[in-house]
Amino acid sequence: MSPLCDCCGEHVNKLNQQISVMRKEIKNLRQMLASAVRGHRKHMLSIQSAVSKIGLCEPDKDQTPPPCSPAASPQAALERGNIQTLPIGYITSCFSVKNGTPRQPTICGPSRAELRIQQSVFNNPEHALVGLEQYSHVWIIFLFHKNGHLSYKAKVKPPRLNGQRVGVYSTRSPHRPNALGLTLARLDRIVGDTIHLSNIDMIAGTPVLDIKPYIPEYDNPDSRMSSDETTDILNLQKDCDDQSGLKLERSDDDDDDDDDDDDDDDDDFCSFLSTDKSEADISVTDSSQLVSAQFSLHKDLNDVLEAVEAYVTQRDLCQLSCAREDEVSHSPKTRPPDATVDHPCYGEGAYSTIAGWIRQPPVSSLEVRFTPQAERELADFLPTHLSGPSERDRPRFKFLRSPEEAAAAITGVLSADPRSVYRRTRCRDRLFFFTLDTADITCWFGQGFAEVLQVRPVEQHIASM
Ligand SMILES: C[S@@+](CC[C@H](N)C(=O)[O-])C[C@H]1O[C@@H](n2cnc3c(N)ncnc32)[C@H](O)[C@@H]1O
Repeated sequence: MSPLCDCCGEHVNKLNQQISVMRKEIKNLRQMLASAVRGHRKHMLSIQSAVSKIGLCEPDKDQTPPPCSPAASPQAALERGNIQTLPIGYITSCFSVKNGTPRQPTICGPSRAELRIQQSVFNNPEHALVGLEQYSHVWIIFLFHKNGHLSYKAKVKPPRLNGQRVGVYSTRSPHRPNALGLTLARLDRIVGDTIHLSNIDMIAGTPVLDIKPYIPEYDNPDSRMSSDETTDILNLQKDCDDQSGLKLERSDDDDDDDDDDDDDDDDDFCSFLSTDKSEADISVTDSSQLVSAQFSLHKDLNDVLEAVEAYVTQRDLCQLSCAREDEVSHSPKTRPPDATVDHPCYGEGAYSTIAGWIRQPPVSSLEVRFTPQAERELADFLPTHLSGPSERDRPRFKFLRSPEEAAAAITGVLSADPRSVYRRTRCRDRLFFFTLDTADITCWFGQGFAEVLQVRPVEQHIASM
């Protein structure tokens, strides 16, 4: 090798000096890390982040740091989508190597594993598992730590496709940009800080990043209502409203309810008189006539909802029984509420069970209604695809296809009561604001209902139209 010129030699010397200073710093930090008290996750995270800062390139000040750049703080890293992963535990399983390990959890029911939650994550790991025993299945999110290399390709050849290539995101290939695996495992039992699992496809030593309960209502599309179905139900409700000929009376009085500090608003039928968000003015009329009207409206709605529910249940049952074998085995059937027989551990007869509070939560869902003004404002929004010179001044949705779909979305959000527990139980201010697509929604909450008061275009969208 030819000797270096003076200028380059100097550079190399300087770099060597810097490297030895950095090595010392890394050594110190490693010692600090080793002596950090077990279980003090915060200490570990900041030390790890400091270690990772040294030894990596300095970000260019004028540019957004590339994804591999060290972040200034764990929060900043999170904002960029970078996290320092901290496995919550490591799998001990009946499979020690990749070869022969099931390619998916449903292939081999008796494939068992244990996962012990680490004390370095929680001081009392068993506390983190309280309530999980009520579920029969859990999602395990893990790292393919034995991928061998971190390279990945946009197209892969899944073994079952016999050599054909498809996009990596249409497969469950371990070789993907973030090497994350997702398995729906059966939860057999929990003993202290250890979860016993079966139906797994992970090898021993697999670092687990997260566990989440499997909830068919959230995770299985068969249990969900499509937006069309939701819109249909809304239309049914609307028909029912129209047929009953009932309209909530709106008071034109300018009653000042500033002193309405009473939390018990059972009989509140309010109308929104001011159009200005900041000066929202709710007036209250208390009328027994309206109470009985409301009651019979409820009754009609209930009839309709019961009929719809019966239809949906019947359809779900039919879909389940007609589902192809592999679909059934991929998503455990929801256990009928009245099933008394013990369910099999695996195979086609396996049922899933979930915590009772998911199906019957202590927080009941709310009736959602719109003031006529809100209905008019919503109807003014144009669906994404409609355009024309005369429509230029009208607000336009970006994602929602129609005002009906928007009404269904607003109803969905509000009926599930989106308020925080603090807002729901302690806050006097009953007004609530949120943004959906290009609309700013203002509503208020009463006992058992939410009423949409205003649907206005979001400011920035008006400006850009
Ligand atoms: C096709 S992947 C599917 C895993 C998961 N169900 C998913 O969809 O993300 C399953 C295969 O990954 C391999 N595997 C399991 N654990 C691994 C690990 N920790 N590191 C690398 N490969 C692993 C095994 O060969 C197993 O057959």
